[in-house]
Amino acid sequence: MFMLNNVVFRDILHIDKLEIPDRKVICLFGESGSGKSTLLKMLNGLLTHDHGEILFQNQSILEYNPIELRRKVVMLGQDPIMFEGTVRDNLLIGLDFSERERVEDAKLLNLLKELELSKSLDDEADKLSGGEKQRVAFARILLMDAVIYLLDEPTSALDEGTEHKVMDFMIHRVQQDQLTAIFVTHSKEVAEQYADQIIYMEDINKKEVISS
Ligand SMILES: Nc1ncnc2c1ncn2[C@@H]1O[C@H](COP(=O)(O)OP(=O)(O)OP(=O)(O)O)[C@@H](O)[C@H]1O
Repeated sequence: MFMLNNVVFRDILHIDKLEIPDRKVICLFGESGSGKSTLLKMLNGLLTHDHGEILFQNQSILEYNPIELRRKVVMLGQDPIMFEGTVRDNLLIGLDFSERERVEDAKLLNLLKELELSKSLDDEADKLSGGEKQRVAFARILLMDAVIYLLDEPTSALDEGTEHKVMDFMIHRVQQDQLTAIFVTHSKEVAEQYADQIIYMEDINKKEVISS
């Protein structure tokens, strides 16, 4: 799915070789500042590597139209972004931006229920708690029907019980629809419980080679 060869980004990342398989749940694990978010951002073209190559489905990601790439590879960032308006507006905004058909309230409510969020679609999004915003942002990208989900600490604001329910739902969705998820967590337990494969940043990032 993704193949990285000799990829360098500033003095932050230097990855000699990395293959990320498709249709799997992959966890990126490593200490704070080890480059996990930076790597995710490079996989959907939010950041561009300085050297080397990143192939997505056997084609350099530099050759993709960025909008097309981000339709296939969606990212949930660490800080959930809420736009002015209701929960419904915030769920549908991705579909609106990409000029796709809106979905019915029933589907939105079902998705919120799966994510353990009992809020009205008419509630103001900016009044939600941090954990509620995180789940609305999560639901927003799940509606995008992408093939790869890049999830940067998707459950960091959730209590343990809710975290497990949200992760269970995500895993079920990935397996059912044969998707790929690459997620970052600081919890070893969550990484080991949910990932098919754990990529340890200390194993792949040789940044000291270029910064020394
Ligand atoms: N665009 C950028 N330009 C320069 N430095 C950056 C940029 N983005 C991140 N950094 C730096 O790169 C390093 C890696 O940051 P990154 O956010 O990728 O780490 P992380 O592993 O995701 O950390 P955390 O677990 O704390 O979220 C940090 O030292 C950060 O300050």
